[in-house]
Amino acid sequence: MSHRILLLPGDGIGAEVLEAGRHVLDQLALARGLSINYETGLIGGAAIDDMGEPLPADVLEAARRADAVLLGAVGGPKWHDLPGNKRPEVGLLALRSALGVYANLRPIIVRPGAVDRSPVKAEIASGTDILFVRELTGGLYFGDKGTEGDSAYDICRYSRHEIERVVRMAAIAARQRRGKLSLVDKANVMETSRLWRAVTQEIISRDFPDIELEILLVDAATMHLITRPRDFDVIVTENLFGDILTDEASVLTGSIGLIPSASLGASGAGLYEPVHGSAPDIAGQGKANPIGMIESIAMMLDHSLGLPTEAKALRAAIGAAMAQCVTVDLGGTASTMDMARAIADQLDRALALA
Ligand SMILES: NC(=O)c1ccc[n+]([C@@H]2O[C@H](COP(=O)([O-])OP(=O)(O)OC[C@H]3O[C@@H](n4cnc5c(N)ncnc54)[C@H](O)[C@@H]3O)[C@@H](O)[C@H]2O)c1
Ligand SMILES: CC(C)[C@H](C(=O)O)[C@@H](O)C(=O)O
Ligand SMILES: [Mg+2]
Repeated sequence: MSHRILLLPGDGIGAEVLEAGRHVLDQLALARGLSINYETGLIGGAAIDDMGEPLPADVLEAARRADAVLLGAVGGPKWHDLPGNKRPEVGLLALRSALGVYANLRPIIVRPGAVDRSPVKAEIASGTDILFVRELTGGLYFGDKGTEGDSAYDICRYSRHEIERVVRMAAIAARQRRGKLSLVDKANVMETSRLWRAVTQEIISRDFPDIELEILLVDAATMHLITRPRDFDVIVTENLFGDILTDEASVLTGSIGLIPSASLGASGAGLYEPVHGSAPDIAGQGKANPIGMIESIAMMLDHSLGLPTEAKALRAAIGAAMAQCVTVDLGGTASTMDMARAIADQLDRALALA
């Protein structure tokens, strides 16, 4: 069986980390005799420059045909002055929406051997293992938006259905982990948050009575994340809060360059991308940490390609390589491709043990 993967490098360091990921995936395919059929497409600023739009129709078609989409990052200063609906980021949002990938899984794990990379005290950061389930296709990102004279508006709207499906996915994940779900909202102010809270309480008490539900307001949650990260298991939250909280939580690990994501829907292709952006400040210098991308590939092996043993081996190879090779964001000197090669070098051993 051949796996169909669409590669979307995008902009800035997106292409660099995707090249590194491809290097590791090719090595894995060779070691395991996997057949992978790659297509490559343009998205974001690169697509605007070449085709005049951030998500060309043929790229969306290729995404729909694929088993999985691997995306680098989009955006950059070159396109900042375009109108809101023509920016590179619109291509990414349109892709998420068209694929129906409503649940964005973002694991934040402080590996035992990497606690000293965290700027947070070791006794607080160690043992952190949080799975964020961020709602990805609703809320403020997709509501009506516009300008009226001197004013501007973005509408935040959520339906019961949109909340229910993502909360269910988060609760199922919690059941497979440590059995705790934290809902982060702003129900003291926002009507949408009050609906999130009511729907979540109803689903958990009716269908997941074995799950412990904790509810936090988002402002306080930003503190609890940094002061007691080990207390969290699965965190479910709306689109915008999930965007902000996962960048914050990445700090616990030492670098946003380490954090992967998987975006899943009811069916069809999964979308896999590191949580970071195009990092214009380091683009073109070989300094980007590719681990967020390579961990995203491990999530793809699990969720879209049905290869859990290979996923486990890849994670083990990443752990072993991190002990020897340190990228610039974590205080070392290894380049993006040095890190990719170090991980690829560990693969055979990790596969033999997996
Ligand atoms: N998924 C995406 O495509 C995505 C995500 C976030 C931001 N963006 C876009 O990226 C552009 C830049 O945004 P930003 O600067 O706010 O966020 P960013 O995530 O690109 O960078 C923030 C900081 O983290 C560093 N960083 C990010 N990834 C890194 C990596 N892999 N290794 C080492 N260091 C890394 C950068 O050098 C920078 O200092 C914007 O146009 C934004 O819209 C895209
Ligand atoms: C680029 C932007 C649209 C995107 C988001 O806000 O979802 C990014 O910040 C992310 O976290 O994937
Ligand atoms: Mg973000």
